[in-house]
Amino acid sequence: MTYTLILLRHGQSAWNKSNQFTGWVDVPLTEQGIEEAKHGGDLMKEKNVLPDVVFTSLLRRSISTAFYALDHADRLWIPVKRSWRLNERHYGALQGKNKSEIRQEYGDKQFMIWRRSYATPPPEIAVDDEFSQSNDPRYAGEPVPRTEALANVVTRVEPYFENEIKPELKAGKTVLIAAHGNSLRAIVKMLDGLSDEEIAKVNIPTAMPLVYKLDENFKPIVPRGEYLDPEAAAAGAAAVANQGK
Ligand SMILES: O=C(O)[C@@H](CO)OP(=O)(O)O
Repeated sequence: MTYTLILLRHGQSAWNKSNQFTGWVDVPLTEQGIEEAKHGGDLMKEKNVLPDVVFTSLLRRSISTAFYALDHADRLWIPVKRSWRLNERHYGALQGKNKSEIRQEYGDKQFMIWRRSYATPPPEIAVDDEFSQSNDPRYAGEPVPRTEALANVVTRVEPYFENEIKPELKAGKTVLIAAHGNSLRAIVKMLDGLSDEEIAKVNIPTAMPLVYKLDENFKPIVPRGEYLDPEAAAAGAAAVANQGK
């Protein structure tokens, strides 16, 4: 039995464009981001990799990306499940800050530790900060982080993957996860068994479908999966890696 999982990062968001740390701040897609999402759906249709069920975070950039991609793949009708567990990594006190300015102020090393180290989170955001989610009703009854490292994202994504996503795969469904750069990096780390150092080098481009064929033990048949448009994905990943430079 082979399972098919498609990972899709949202299209360009307003704060990707303005180069701001985003995390749990609920910014919309740009016009370009909408076009990217539609193109992702076109690719799924063209390559005949069609999802039967879609998972999104609770953030509009992932929800809208799923909408536009599925519309173009002619799969808008499939069941949808959403969870905060697929949200972007909470960027703590960096949320809303300009990436280039933070890099200049704190230096390359600290900037990269905050962006890509596995276990070191940025400083916590104040509860009353304009970019805090502490009082956001969509998370009522859930623990709202004040910052997260990628390790914290793995901890929250893992049980969701086990209990909600795996059963759909086991039922033979092609699963689409429309989520975020860092929540998808958490999933890639889990699936490929990457070390903390290896995952630091992985960047996920916007709105490029990444297809994982998994064996009966949920191990990738092709390590790191396969992008439906590998060339464009490599260029997109390099652009993400260079943000703030
Ligand atoms: O700002 C963010 O939330 C993320 C994704 O856009 O950025 P980075 O790639 O720097 O982790």
